This record gives sequence, C-alpha cells and structure tokens, in this order.
Amino acid sequence: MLEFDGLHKSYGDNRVLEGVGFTVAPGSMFGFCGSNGAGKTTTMRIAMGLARADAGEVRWRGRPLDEAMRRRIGYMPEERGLYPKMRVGEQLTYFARLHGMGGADAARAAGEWAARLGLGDRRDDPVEKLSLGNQQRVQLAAALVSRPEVLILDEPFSGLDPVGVDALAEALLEQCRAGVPVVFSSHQLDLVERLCDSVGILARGRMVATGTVEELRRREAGRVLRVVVPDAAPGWAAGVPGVRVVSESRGDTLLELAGGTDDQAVLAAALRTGRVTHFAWREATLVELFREAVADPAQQTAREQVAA
Ligand SMILES: Nc1ncnc2c1ncn2[C@@H]1O[C@H](COP(=O)(O)OP(=O)(O)OP(=O)(O)O)[C@@H](O)[C@H]1O
Repeated sequence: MLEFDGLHKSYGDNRVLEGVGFTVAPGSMFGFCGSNGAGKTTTMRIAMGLARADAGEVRWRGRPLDEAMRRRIGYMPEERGLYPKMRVGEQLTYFARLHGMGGADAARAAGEWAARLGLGDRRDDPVEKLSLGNQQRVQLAAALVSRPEVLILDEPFSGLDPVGVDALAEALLEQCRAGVPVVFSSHQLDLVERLCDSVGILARGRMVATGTVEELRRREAGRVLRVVVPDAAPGWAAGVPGVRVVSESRGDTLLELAGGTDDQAVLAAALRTGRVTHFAWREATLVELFREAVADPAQQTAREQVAA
C-alpha cells in the first residue's frame, strides 16, 4: 500500500493540510481532486521530500518514504522540471540514469517512451523548441522512463490534446495493470471518473470524501430523478411531499427526493399533469459530487435557512 497518513502542514497562519490521509493499493489508480489551493500539490511535494510535513508521514509497503525509495517513484511536479536546451532523447536518458538505470538500458527505455508518447520524431530537438503540450509529454516520459514502482503525478493531463490524453491514459492503465499504484491530481473530473478506481476530494485541509465514484454516489443524501412531462404547468412538482425541485425547464425537471420518499408517488403526481415521456433515476456526475463535497457546510446551512 501507498499510505498518506495524518499529514499536517501550515505555511505561517495558513493551515493547508489538517490531517490528510488516504491509501492507494498496488495496481490501482487514485484521482486526487480539490479546488485550487486545496493542498494537492503540497501533499505530493511532502511525499517527494520537497516540503516537510509538520506531522504525519507517507509510507510505501509499510515504511516511511526515504530518499532511496523516492528514487523509485516516478514523479511529475506541477512546476515541471525539464532542461530547456537538452535534447528530448538525451533528457529522458538522463532521467532514467538518475533513477539508477544503466546506460544502454536507459537509452533504450528513453527511445521507447518517446515513441509511446508520440515524440519519436522529436528526439533530437531541444525541449524548448517543443510546444507546451509536447513538453508536457516529455515530462511524463521522464516520470515513466525509469520503470517506477509508484507514480505520483501532479496534473499530468493538463494541456494535453485528446490524442495525448488517450496516450497517457493508456500508459497509466498499463502501469496499473503491472501493479504500480498511481496517484494523480486533476481538475478534469470526467477523466478521473473514467480512469480511477478510487477518488479523494480535498477541502478545507481534509479529505472530505474518499472511495470509488460509486461509493461517493451512494453516500449522497439526496437522489435525483429526471421527469419529463411536456404538458405540465410549471411548478407541478413543488407541492409533492419529500421532493425538492433542482431544476425545471419546459417540462423537463430534475427532482431530489428526500430519504423515504416513494418514487411511485412522484410518478403518480406526474401522471396527474398529463403525459410522462421520461421517468428515470439519474446518476450524479463526479462534478456534482465534487461540488457537494467541497461546499462549505456553514454557507450551505445559511443557504438552506434563507430558502426555508
Ligand atoms: N511554499 C509555500 N509557501 C507558502 N504558502 C504555500 C507554499 N506552497 C503552497 N502554499 C499555499 O498552500 C495552499 C495549497 O497550495 P497547493 O499548491 O498545495 O494547492 P493545490 O490543491 O495543488 O492547488 P491547484 O489546484 O491550484 O494547483 C495555498 O494556499 C498556497 O498558497
């Protein structure tokens, strides 16, 4: 297991992490989500020894990470870290050697990863001549080239075109299949939902939700029904007990049902208005779960009081 355990970190009065913890099993992919400034980069930098935690630790296979173990981690820093004037191929070979690979092995792996990430014909170009998206691909290749035991990637998908996203997604899934635990941060929640076995959402210095997307959905208090009643008068659902109207537009309504509310009673109410052309539970997207999870409870209570 890769374990992030009880991490605390303050910068002056800014309490960034207040007991952040999650685990990532070998061969699984963990999507690390949170608003801008939530502390994702700080958490990853602590794992890599680039920032010091005030308390807590990060363990791999039961032992706190040390410098020797960190050399076996493929890390992609947010600030990126390439040598602009070095050629792509040399650079990848250099990173592979830095992580302990022998010369010939390193050169072979560099060639393979450049090709895998669509950089085969750019191997002799200095990095600074590449577009930002292609520099991003080099950075990813640099994290992957040394056959790491663990991958920690800070926003690896940002700036990639759809072909680059697919190439990286496939590369990461392959790493997972080989037993590597993968942690990546991202604001692209559709990708997180598609790729990750589990997800963690960081807010106010703590993990406010962790689990599979399915588990997060189950934990959601309200359940959302989509009901389409083309001929109904606006507001038809507002009086149905246990129902909150999330949205309503020309007969197309999203309704949140309180626990214990019978969906068949809602259907009967809909039928009383006329034809019902659609009636189905709708799964919350990760974007909706994220919004719910990061919402400040104090503000939410205030909103509910205003609404009441
Ligand atoms: N070296 C530092 N000195 C002072 N404050 C810092 C430092 N590094 C980070 N912070 C602060 O810590 C908080 C968390 O920042 P961090 O970069 O970890 O967030 P993040 O979740 O990665 O955000 P984003 O999604 O925008 O990349 C921010 O308030 C930031 O200003």
